[in-house]
Amino acid sequence: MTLHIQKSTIKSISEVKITGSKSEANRLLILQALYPQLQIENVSNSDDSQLMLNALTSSEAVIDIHHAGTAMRFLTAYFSSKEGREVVLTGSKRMKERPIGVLVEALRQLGANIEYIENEGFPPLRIKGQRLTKTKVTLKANVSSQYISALLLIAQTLENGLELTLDGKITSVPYIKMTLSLLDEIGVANSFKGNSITVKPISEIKSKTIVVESDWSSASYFYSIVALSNVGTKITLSSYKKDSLQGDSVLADIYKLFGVRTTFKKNTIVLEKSSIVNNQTSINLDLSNAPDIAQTIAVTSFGLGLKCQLTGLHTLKIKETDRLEALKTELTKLGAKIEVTNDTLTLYSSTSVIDDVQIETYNDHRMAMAFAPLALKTSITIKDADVVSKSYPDFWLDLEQIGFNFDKA
Ligand SMILES: O=C(O)C1=C[C@@H](OP(=O)(O)O)[C@@H](O)[C@H](O)C1
Ligand SMILES: C=C(OP(=O)(O)O)C(=O)O
Repeated sequence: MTLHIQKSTIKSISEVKITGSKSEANRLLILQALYPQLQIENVSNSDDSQLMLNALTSSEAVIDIHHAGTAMRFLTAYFSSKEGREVVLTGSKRMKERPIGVLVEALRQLGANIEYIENEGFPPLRIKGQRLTKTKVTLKANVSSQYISALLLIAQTLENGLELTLDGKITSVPYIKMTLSLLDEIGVANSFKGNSITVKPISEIKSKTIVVESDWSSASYFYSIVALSNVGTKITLSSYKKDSLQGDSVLADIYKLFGVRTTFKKNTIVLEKSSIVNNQTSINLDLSNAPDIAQTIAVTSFGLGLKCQLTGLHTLKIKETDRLEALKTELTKLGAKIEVTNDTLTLYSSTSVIDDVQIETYNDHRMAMAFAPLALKTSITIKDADVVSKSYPDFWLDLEQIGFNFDKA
C-alpha cells in the first residue's frame, strides 16, 4: 500500500493507546514457553510477536520468522536447548543478510548442534536440540545485544546456569538489562558486573502474571509529532510507567531538546509541546543505548531545521535495512544536507522541506513511521506503508484518529 499523507494539522488534545513492547513480549513469550505458569498481559500485537508465538507453538520442521530479528536470535538459543527437537529456522531475504555467527559460535561453545544451510554466519540454520552441558561462554558484545539476551533467556534452564564474558564495548545495554530484569521478576538470580554476567539455574517458577508496558519505540513517533506541532499541543499515551525496562524511555529526556515536556500521570504519559526550539540549537547524542529511535530523532531534527549529530549508530547497518544509508537517501530527497559514516550521522540545519516526496521504506517499519510526522510540514507519500505492522499494526489508524489526513493510492 502506498499512502499519500496530506499536509495535516493535528487535534490540540488527543489520546492514543499503544500496543505492548515487542521487546518485552518476545522475551516473555520465550519464558512462557519454558514456564507455562507464567501469564502475560498487554502482549504486543506486532507481527514480530505473532511470529514468535507461532514459532513457539508450531510443530513444523521449517519455521520462517520473516523480518523478526529478536525472534530469529531468541529462537536459535531456545531450539538449541530443546532436546530431541530438530528445526530449520529461516527468515526473509533481509534476515538471511543479518549476521548470527556470534550467537551460533557461543551456543556451540555450550554444546549446541547448529549448521548453516546457505551462508556461513547467516540464517537459515538447521538446529538439532541438545542438552547443553557447558556453563561458560565468551562472546563479542559490540555487534548485537540480542545474541546476549538470547543466551540469557535459556541460561537458567542449564544445569549449572551460565557465566558470560562479554568481549569489546557492550552495545544496546538497556536491552540486556531488560532481559535480566524479567529474569529477576520470575525469580532467577543473576548479576551483571563489568563485562561478566552470571545467571543461576532454576527448575520451576511460581505462578506469576507480568503486564507488558506499552512500547516506547512506538511512542517515539508521537514525540516527533508533538515536537513538530504548535506550542500547547498535547498527546496522552498509555500504558507507561516511570521505572520502565525499556531503554527507549530516554525519549522523555531527549525530546526536552525539541521543546516537548513529558508528564507521567497514573499509567499514562502526557507529551506537550511547551516551547519553540531555537534554530541555533544543535542536537548531539550518542544512541548506542537506544538505536531504534535514531531514525525518529534524525527526522524530527530535519523537520525543525536543526543541526543534528548522532553517534553510536554501528548497529543500524544490520537492522531491517541499512538504516544509515536509507536515512541519507530519503532525507536527501526532502532537501536535507546529510553525511553518514559506519556509525554516525550528521545532518546540517536547513530551512525548508521539499513538498510531495515519495519515501521508500526498504521493508523497514521504522522508515515509514519516522517519516510520517513530516506531514505536519508538507504533504508526503510513504511507499509500502503496511511495513509498520512489524512492530505497530495500528499506526496509521492511530495517526488518522489524531488528525492526519490520508489519500490511499
Ligand atoms: O533485544 C531487543 O529486543 C532489541 C535489541 C536491539 O537490537 P541490537 O542489540 O541488535 O542493537 C534493538 O535494536 C531491537 O529492536 C530490539
Ligand atoms: C531492529 C529492530 O528489530 P529486530 O532487530 O528485532 O528485527 C527494530 O524493531 O527496530
